[in-house]
Amino acid sequence: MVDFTKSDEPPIEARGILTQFGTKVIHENLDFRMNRREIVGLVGGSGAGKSVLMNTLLGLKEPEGGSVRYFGKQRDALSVSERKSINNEIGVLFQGGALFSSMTVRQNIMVPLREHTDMSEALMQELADMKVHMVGLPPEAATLYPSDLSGGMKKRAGLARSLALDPTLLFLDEPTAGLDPIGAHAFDQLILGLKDAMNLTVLMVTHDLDSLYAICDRVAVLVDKRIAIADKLEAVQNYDHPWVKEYFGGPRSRAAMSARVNSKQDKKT
Ligand SMILES: Nc1ncnc2c1ncn2[C@@H]1O[C@H](COP(=O)(O)OP(=O)(O)OP(=O)(O)O)[C@@H](O)[C@H]1O
Repeated sequence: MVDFTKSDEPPIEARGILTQFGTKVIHENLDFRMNRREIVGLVGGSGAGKSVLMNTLLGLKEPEGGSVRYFGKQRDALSVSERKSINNEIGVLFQGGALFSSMTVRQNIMVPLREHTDMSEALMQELADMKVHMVGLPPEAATLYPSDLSGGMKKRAGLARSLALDPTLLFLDEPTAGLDPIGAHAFDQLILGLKDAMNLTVLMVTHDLDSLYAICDRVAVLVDKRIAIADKLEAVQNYDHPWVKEYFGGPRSRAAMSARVNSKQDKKT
């Protein structure tokens, strides 16, 4: 196995991406780069192409132009074994958790272990149960089926599966969608804790302003077919673009910002 994690290059980078479906251009000349151990929130209007970009970065969608690099190496140039190593470095949580309904939580978490390692059954079970614990689920959740879980527990179980192979890169597609504010806050804090504990680099597609304010190191804005800005929240908020102004100038944004100010003040007292 190739150990990409020792490279000093950015874990993931997109250069000059062109994406189109028929004549419809989704991304044009799109550049984007992630730095190590940061959480980046990817925002943009509905249909702007966030999910398609995530799939492109994951290698699930070939762009019509441009290139994706992992740890400095262009994807097209990766050997079969390098591609396998890269795949093991990437964990993904799709919307809804995408769990197999006929399997228990433990069995779901064991799927990537079974597919990508030759561990014994006992070791896979032990590791799966560790992941259950890491994502804050009670031990008994391991034997439950997805239909027995609440929305928040499903997300945690999906997260546990995406962390099964101890990835360095984690992609989250609207992780807090459908959770109530308390559940969403707890999930945000879980991501933050796991990022520190596992040295993760996290890309999070989100519409959740609270998450942007609470845990993102940078915010990338996908508008006009490209990443117009990817910077600290304060810089992004001041970026001169009508969509950005509307998004960050609206009442929901002001509420999220004031919640952050209050929480900072609470921590000081
Ligand atoms: N397989 C496909 N074939 C044709 N068009 C597609 C395909 N997949 C996505 N698109 C189009 O690409 C555009 C971007 O879609 P995408 O799902 O990435 O948007 P998004 O920014 O994630 O939106 P939302 O926030 O609403 O989820 C949309 O216009 C969508 O219809």
